[in-house]
Order: sequence, then C-alpha cells, then structure tokens
Amino acid sequence: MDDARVVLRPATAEDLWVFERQAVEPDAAGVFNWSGFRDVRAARRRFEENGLITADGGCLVVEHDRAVVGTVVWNRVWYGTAAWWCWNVGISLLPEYRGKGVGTLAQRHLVAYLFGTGPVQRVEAYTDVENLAEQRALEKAGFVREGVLRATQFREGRWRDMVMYSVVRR
Ligand SMILES: CC(=O)SCCNC(=O)CCNC(=O)[C@H](O)C(C)(C)COP(=O)(O)OP(=O)(O)OC[C@H]1O[C@@H](n2cnc3c(N)ncnc32)[C@H](O)[C@@H]1OP(=O)(O)O
Repeated sequence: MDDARVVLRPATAEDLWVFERQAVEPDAAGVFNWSGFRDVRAARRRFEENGLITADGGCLVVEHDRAVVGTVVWNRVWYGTAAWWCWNVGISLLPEYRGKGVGTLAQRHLVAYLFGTGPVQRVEAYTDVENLAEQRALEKAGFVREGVLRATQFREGRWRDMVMYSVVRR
C-alpha cells in the first residue's frame, strides 16, 4: 500500500465517536485490547482539557483514504530513573479496516513521528502472545521481538503473557 494513504493526525471534536466506540464496544477495541467497559465520556473530557496530547503521551486518529479507521497512542514509561524513559505505543483499528496493511503503516508512521519530534532512543510496544496480527504488523513496521513478559495482563478470566517489541534509534 502507498504510505501516503495512511495518515496520523490530532483528533477533532468530530472524531470523538471512535474513542467512545472503543470504550464501550469490545469489537471496536479488539479482543486483545478489551479490559471491560470504560467511561464513555472520558475521551471528551480529556479532549476538552488537552486535545488528547500531553508532554507524557497522546492519541492520534488514524485515517485511511481520508476515512477515520482507528487510533494510535503513545505513553512515556520509565526504567529506573526520571532520565531513563521511552515511548510505549499502541493501536486499535475498527474491525472493518483490519487486515489491509493499515496497522503496519500507522505504526511505522507513529515511530517516525516520535523519533522525529524528540530525542527518544527507544519506542516499545507489547502485545498478547496470541495477538499474531499485531506481532506481524509490528515486525513489518520495523519492531524487533525482545521477549515474553509473563502474566502481565488480565483478560477473559486469566492472566496473559505478553511479547515485548521495540525499535531503537539508529
Ligand atoms: C501494541 C498494541 O497496541 S497491542 C493491541 C493491538 N490492537 C489490537 O489488537 C486491536 C484490534 N486489531 C487491530 O487494530 C489490527 O488488526 C492490528 C493493529 C493488530 C494490526 O493491524 P492490521 O492493519 O490489521 O494489520 P496489517 O494488515 O498491517 O498486517 C497484519 C499481518 O498479520 C497477519 N495476520 C493477520 N491475522 C493473523 C493471524 N491470526 N495469524 C497470523 N498472522 C495474521 C496478516 O496476514 C499480515 O501479515 P502479512 O502482510 O505478512 O500477510
């Protein structure tokens, strides 16, 4: 797919429906992202406060051929001291837009954006060991598999293992 067909941009008030769907519709969030119902009004409150972007992270809307098809997120995480931080990223596409190459491109664009706008050295992402689509999309986006984090997320009644991936600035 042509890279330019997938665009990341800040959310507007007209985009909040996608965050609201992800908060209350398991299918919209995706089975591996679903941790129960969340406050459907939270995105609008955060949007009014900061446009969904702060110094420690943010959310962008994913567009494919100018249609809103999902969201990406990044959050600052620390390893030991305040100076040792990196970005942890995530993605959620609406069901009808999965499996078309959008997730690969969106995550590639997000990494380029984060490396291009700050001195961060590492961008990481973890996903359920059973989330083969995301593992493949991360690898196609340039992430390298690092290892398994045992029993780190609770989903569908039991603790799940996650796989950690990263891209390091070169
Ligand atoms: C770090 C995190 O955010 S973890 C949570 C990730 N988000 C979710 O799980 C939410 C629901 N799912 C989605 O939003 C999307 O499906 C994503 C983001 C996981 C992947 O994005 P997509 O656009 O669907 O993926 P894309 O089409 O770019 O590539 C998927 C690859 O996985 C492969 N794939 C898809 N399903 C499977 C599967 N069940 N088993 C193995 N491979 C699979 C595809 O064939 C493709 O590889 P290929 O091009 O070599 O054939």
